[in-house]
Amino acid sequence: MEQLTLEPISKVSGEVNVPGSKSLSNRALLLAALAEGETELTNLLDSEDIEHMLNALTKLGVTYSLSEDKTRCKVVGNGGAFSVAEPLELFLGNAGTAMRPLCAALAASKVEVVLTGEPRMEERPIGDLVDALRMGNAEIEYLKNDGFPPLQIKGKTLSGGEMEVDGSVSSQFLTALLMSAPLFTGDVTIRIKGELVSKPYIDITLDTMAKFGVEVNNDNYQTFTISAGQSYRSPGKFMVEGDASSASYFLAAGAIKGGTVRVTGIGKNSIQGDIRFADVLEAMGAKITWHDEYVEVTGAPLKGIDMDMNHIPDAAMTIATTALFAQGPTSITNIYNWRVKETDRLNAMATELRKLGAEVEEGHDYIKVWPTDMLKHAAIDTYNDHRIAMCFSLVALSDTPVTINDPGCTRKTFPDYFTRFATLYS
Ligand SMILES: O=C(O)C1=C[C@@H](OP(=O)(O)O)[C@@H](O)[C@H](O)C1
Ligand SMILES: C=C(OP(=O)(O)O)C(=O)O
Repeated sequence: MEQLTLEPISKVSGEVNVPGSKSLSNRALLLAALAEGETELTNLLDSEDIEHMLNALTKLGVTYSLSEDKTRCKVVGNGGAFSVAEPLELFLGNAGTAMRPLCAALAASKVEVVLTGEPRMEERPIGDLVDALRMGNAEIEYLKNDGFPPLQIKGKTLSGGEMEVDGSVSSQFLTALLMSAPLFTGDVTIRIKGELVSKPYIDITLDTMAKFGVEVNNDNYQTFTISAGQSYRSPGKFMVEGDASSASYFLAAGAIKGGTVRVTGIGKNSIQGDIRFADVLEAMGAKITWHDEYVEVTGAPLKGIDMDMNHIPDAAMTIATTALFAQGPTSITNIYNWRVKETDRLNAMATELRKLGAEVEEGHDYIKVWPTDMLKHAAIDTYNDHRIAMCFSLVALSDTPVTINDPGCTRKTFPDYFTRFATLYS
């Protein structure tokens, strides 16, 4: 197994650009494929999760051309649902933003398809989405375990109507229903059961749908209505914002050991909820300045915080390692769904933080981290989870080196993460 050891970094400063947003790239690709007209996507993310979406679109008969660096893509829209005569199998790796939205869109298309993924994908729940789609008459069967991929979908024309979805495990189920709604022939009403988690991702979905010409009536994030007769239309060009979750590692580095770090590619008007990560750093003591095209952070002594981070589940992992540099303990609460992502992140983060000598309390839906003056050099297991590899790189901002096992797992969303991180200190 490949390992990467980062030697202690005494100071970070300078400018770093983040690649395109995973959430926006996969949403825009799917909607461009379903739209009428040709869409030119720019600043597309070039990473594994996006490759899975692109490969699926190829098999679904969508025509597109990618630039050599894979950040520009011209997609020829289908002008509606997919239609493929022969049965297909689509492998979607561990990309939630491909598996969930494609499941819904294919249930409403003329296709017979099996959706598969990596072994971990077979442990990531999808039952709440399948239940909702079945209320709309979709034909979806589980090929192994009930409630989990792989799935067999016999797509057909669906008429819509009322659906209810549990929002307490993943917002991606609602995103999937919303994005597929214009493929249904009638009005669609989606009611949320339980607490809707990761809410800001729904804003990304609604904003992207609006850019492709579809309006959703959002009644307080409880009931969503999409009236019949709407269909996706290409906006012509679609610029993907930089990834706010990817920005979190550089912003945290600046907060811990800045100097001033400027992160470009995202700015104060970002639609991504994870941009609010910068507010958390500010609450911990960092100085943040907001600009249209970038965010700047200047380091200052940090203090621990106690915060509900349900709205920023991905960037919250970066707070768990930033906590090692704060005065006093940090509690990150209301993050049960860390357990159903790339790995059981609550357990994995607690285990790896303890290897460094930190005291950690792991609860059902929270983690509490006490910093230590005596950080130990450890080899961090990454569990094939890109975010564990990236957030533990921050440990090198102490006086102790850190070794990251399988650093290549960042390929899911940020293949050249370690190269870009190095530009801030070398
Ligand atoms: O819709 C999206 O683009 C995402 C939603 C979030 O998932 P959950 O809604 O499952 O928390 C997030 O963790 C994931 O990385 C991307
Ligand atoms: C949870 C994540 O990914 P996915 O889109 O596969 O859910 C993530 O990127 O942290």
